[in-house]
Amino acid sequence: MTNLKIAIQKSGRLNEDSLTLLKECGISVNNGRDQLMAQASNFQLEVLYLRNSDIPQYVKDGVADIAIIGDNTEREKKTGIVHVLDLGFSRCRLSIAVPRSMEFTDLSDLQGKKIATSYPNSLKDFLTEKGIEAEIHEISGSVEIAPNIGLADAICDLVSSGSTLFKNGLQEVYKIFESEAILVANPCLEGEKRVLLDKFVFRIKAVLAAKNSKYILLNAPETALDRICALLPGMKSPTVMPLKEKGWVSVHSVVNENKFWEVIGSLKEAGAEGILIIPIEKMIL
Ligand SMILES: Nc1ncnc2c1ncn2[C@@H]1O[C@H](COP(=O)(O)OP(=O)(O)OP(=O)(O)O)[C@@H](O)[C@H]1O
Ligand SMILES: O=P(O)(O)OC[C@H]1O[C@H](OP(=O)(O)OP(=O)(O)O)[C@H](O)[C@@H]1O
Ligand SMILES: [Mg+2]
Repeated sequence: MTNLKIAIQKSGRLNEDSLTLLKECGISVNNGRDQLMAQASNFQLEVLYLRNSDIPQYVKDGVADIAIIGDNTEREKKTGIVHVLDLGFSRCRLSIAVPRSMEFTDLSDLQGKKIATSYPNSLKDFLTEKGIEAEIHEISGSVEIAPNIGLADAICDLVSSGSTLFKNGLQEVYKIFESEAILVANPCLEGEKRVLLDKFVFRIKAVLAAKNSKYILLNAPETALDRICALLPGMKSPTVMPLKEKGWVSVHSVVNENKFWEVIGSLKEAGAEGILIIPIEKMIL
């Protein structure tokens, strides 16, 4: 039996959300803590638990067929594997930060400075693009401590809440790029593996679409129906059902999570009552 081999981070920031995504796709994997490999019981998928930074090369070499990694990792490694899908979690950015005590006006202040980072290639590309000559000091972790111990004048590292920068007396001065978890694949997948990848991607898309949407139910007087339907585009058009009380209907539709509060206000103004918002588990478009 052909198996699609997926690499996910063994432990760290991507591990839990990656396993949750498999679960939401209806794929059961036994995640024994010290297991480095696991077979899904209900999908032709084998999971390899690896170090995040090693994963792009494994996918390139075909040791794994696909993987979940941070976009920043592939941008740094530049292995040329295929970016299949954005997954919407582990959102962060690669930024330049300097001590709060340093007066920073623009990027030219980095000229001739020493910058510590775990992302030397991304930083080098950025500095070249901006025409800045600075010394890159590569370290593999705890980058934010570098200016405090006299190792560097500035840093280039991942930021999400900004609390690590804050705790280390640093200020973010420039965002180089944004990143999130992505699904990547070996560029040469074919035959049954290709079919399995398509099946897997179909499921992920259904999970992601559902996350961005809510099912909405409301009651409204028939006279307000046109106004309300105009506010609720739905997947095709809203479902309208009569209530027992004459002159009233129940309207069902799907709303985008981001538009949600904005639409709710307009619906109430239009005469909607008893509005219910329900999570959607899967959504096939
Ligand atoms: N603060 C953060 N917020 C959101 N996502 C993050 C954050 N820090 C890292 N990430 C994302 O999670 C990925 C894995 O980060 P993590 O720190 O767990 O692993 P690592 O130390 O880079 O890797 P390894 O598994 O090789 O030890 C990063 O490449 C990035 O995409
Ligand atoms: O802006 P924040 O929310 O504070 O997140 C940023 C921190 O998160 C990452 O490190 P992580 O916690 O993954 O530790 P690591 O250095 O051991 O990988 C990153 O390297 C920063 O240090
Ligand atoms: Mg980290």
